[in-house]
Amino acid sequence: MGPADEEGPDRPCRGRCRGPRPGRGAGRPAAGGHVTQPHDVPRHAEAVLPWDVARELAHAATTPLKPVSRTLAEAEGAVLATPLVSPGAVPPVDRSAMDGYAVRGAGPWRLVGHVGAASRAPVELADGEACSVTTGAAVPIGATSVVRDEDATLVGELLQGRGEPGRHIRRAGEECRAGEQLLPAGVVVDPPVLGAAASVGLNRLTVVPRPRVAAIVTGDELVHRGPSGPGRVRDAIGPMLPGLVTRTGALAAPVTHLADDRAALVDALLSADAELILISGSSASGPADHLRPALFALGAELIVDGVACRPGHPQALARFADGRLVVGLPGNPFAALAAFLTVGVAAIRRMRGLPLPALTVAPVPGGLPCHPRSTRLVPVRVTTQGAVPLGHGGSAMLRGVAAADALAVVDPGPAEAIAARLLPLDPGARPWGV
Ligand SMILES: Nc1nc2c(c(=O)[nH]1)N[C@H]1C(S)=C(S)[C@@H](COP(=O)(O)OP(=O)(O)OC[C@H]3O[C@@H](n4cnc5c(N)ncnc54)[C@H](O)[C@@H]3O)O[C@H]1N2
Ligand code: MOO
Repeated sequence: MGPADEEGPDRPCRGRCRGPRPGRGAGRPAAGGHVTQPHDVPRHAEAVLPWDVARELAHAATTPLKPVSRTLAEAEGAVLATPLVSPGAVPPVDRSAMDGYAVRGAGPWRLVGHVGAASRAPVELADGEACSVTTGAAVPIGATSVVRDEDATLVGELLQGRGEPGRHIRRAGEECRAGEQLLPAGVVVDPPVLGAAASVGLNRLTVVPRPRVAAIVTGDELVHRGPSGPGRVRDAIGPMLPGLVTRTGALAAPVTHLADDRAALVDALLSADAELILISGSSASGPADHLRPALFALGAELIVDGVACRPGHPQALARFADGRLVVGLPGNPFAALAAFLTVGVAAIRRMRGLPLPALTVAPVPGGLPCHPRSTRLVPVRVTTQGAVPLGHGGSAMLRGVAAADALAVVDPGPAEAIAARLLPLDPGARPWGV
């Protein structure tokens, strides 16, 4: 499907538009990057922001959350606000790397005792002595090597084998010294980071917490069980949002469902206890689209008001005086997903203290037609050949993205793109090394 099919070209304004608003010409943000405006001013096709600018503005629209001290269990998914520094040497003592015998000098040796991984009393070996050890046990003072069980022969108390100096001993401090930095600030606390923090003896971490994200799905026509039919549309956005939010590293509140009702939307916006609020299905300028009037009524500052991308062009980002952000997701389900990945992910990452991720460039076998003025976001599977378009990429469809790994970001242009940046569909994924 070409860019001008289902998605449609930018339509000329049909007498409803006033032309680009002051300071917003040529698709650039006004000074300060935002405009507060009433709802009855329709967005002009040329006044929407370029896709990259919208992402950057969304990232710049907020600040990292205040660092907090968290137990390790509570810290998962947060971001290190300070470097991870080991308070002590790791390992703290020389430890056996094998089950076997710690020995001193050349064999044969006389077996004089046993040290287990949980033994605390210090043991000392004299020349010609051995002590059985388990993996992780503190190596006795004076031991010169560890001989593995399978490399040793024990007859009575006489042990025979080959003691290679230093063999199978993990030296104190070989992983890190006391005071050494293991990781810088800005690293996501994932399971290996938690394990590393525990292994160096930390009980708490200072982290930028996970932002709380509320989700409001609007639409009189929406149903939550069974198929769509005349007058009923199965909600396909509500089921996507919690997983998208969680994968972006934020905390997802249960989805709220609202009818197309301005007062209810205003109430929901006022009462949402979250740093960021997602609202789907009210982003256009039809009679049932209450997002902009509600934001205007609440004095919110509109930072992004339409983006030159397909799908997802009616997306919006606004900020309340208390700093809470609102992301307006278009009602068409793929458009909602595209908007979340554009401005939603950018804002959440900033709240987490993370940069916008750099997007890997991949070849597109066979090429993809460019849209003359808008960035196309096209479902692709990432293969060794590059980004392979999957089709079914219309804004109301999820079939293409459900089978995709990424959206190919096809910059506007007159012809065809033979390469594109990759926007991962999993917002927690690291960029591809294609
Ligand atoms: N006159 C114009 N009409 C529309 C324009 C436009 O520029 N001028 N843009 C179109 C585009 S593009 C999009 S995207 C939508 C955005 O509309 P809204 O965000 O106001 O959403 P709705 O009108 O409520 O819904 C649009 C469409 O999506 C269906 N929908 C809504 N929510 C869900 C959901 N949770 N799950 C599944 N499907 C959903 C809804 O039934 C509509 O079919 O506006 C276009 N119109
Ligand atoms: O194409 Mo709309 O842009 O479905 O968001």
